[in-house]
Amino acid sequence: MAKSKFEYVRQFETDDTCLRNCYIVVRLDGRNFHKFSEKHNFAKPNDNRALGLMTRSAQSVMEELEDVVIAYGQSDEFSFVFKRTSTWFKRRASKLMTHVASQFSSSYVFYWKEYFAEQPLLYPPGFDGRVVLYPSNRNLRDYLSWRQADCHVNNLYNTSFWTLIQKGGLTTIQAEERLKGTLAADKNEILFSDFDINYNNEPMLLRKGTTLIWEKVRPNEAVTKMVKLPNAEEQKEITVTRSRKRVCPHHCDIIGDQFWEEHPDILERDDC
Ligand SMILES: Nc1nc2c(ncn2[C@@H]2O[C@H](COP(=O)(O)OP(=O)(O)OP(=O)(O)O)[C@@H](O)[C@H]2O)c(=O)[nH]1
Ligand SMILES: [Mg+2]
Ligand SMILES: [Mg+2]
Repeated sequence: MAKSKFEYVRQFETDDTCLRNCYIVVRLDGRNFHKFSEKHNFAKPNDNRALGLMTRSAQSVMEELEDVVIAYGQSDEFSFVFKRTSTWFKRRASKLMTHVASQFSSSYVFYWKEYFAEQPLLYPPGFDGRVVLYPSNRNLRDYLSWRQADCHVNNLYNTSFWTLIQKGGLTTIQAEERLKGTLAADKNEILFSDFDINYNNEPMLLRKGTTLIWEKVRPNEAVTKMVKLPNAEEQKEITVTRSRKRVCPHHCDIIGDQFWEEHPDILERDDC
């Protein structure tokens, strides 16, 4: 078919292919969730319904989009890591990012009621997205460590801040003043001596965030299949076992080596 005279406009499209061999990370973050959390009466400092919904939406992303090997989330953000050899959507950054963002956003709305039964969704939430490439396993692990360290720092601050208000009767300004210049050890000490709270006993979900990975379902599922054997006229029924995988949440440390040693299949070799 002859090309139309308008065809040339394609040349304005820019190439956004992600560099080969790199892990492709898509990070989403809730748009203006400070306001969204207020309007929807999120519990302070952490709302388990909101965290559950974020995780459910991230699970949906992993189930629908190929090649995401691990995802990590906390607060209003989630990072999705595509395997470094992925050729999904020809590694086009815009395609990968928009698919992740739209699948996540629609899931967030779709599953809202399962988590926020009595609380209506008042307006459509949005999520921004960015793509970052990491060329080595060390860089990728450091990226995930950075996000988990951020989770820890924020959660320790928020836990101390809201404890001072909710249990200590301080105003927000007084609580801010009390925490100004304090180090992690000071905050631990405030929680422990003033409120009898051992921060290390706070739920792992809140201290460590949520890591999603693919895991084999045990026992392997047995399915019956009709097959035609070579050189045979009729079909025969045989039983085959299929190893199914599903996305499983973990709330553990991913900064140290243990997690990676226990799940050696997540990372690909650096010399691929
Ligand atoms: N009460 C409550 N608030 C939450 C919870 N999770 C996230 N938030 C709110 O969401 C905000 C997320 O921070 P940011 O992503 O830095 O800020 P933002 O308001 O979303 O703004 P942009 O991301 O720049 O659009 C926090 O500051 C909280 O106000 C929660 O479990 N409970
Ligand atoms: Mg945000
Ligand atoms: Mg955020």
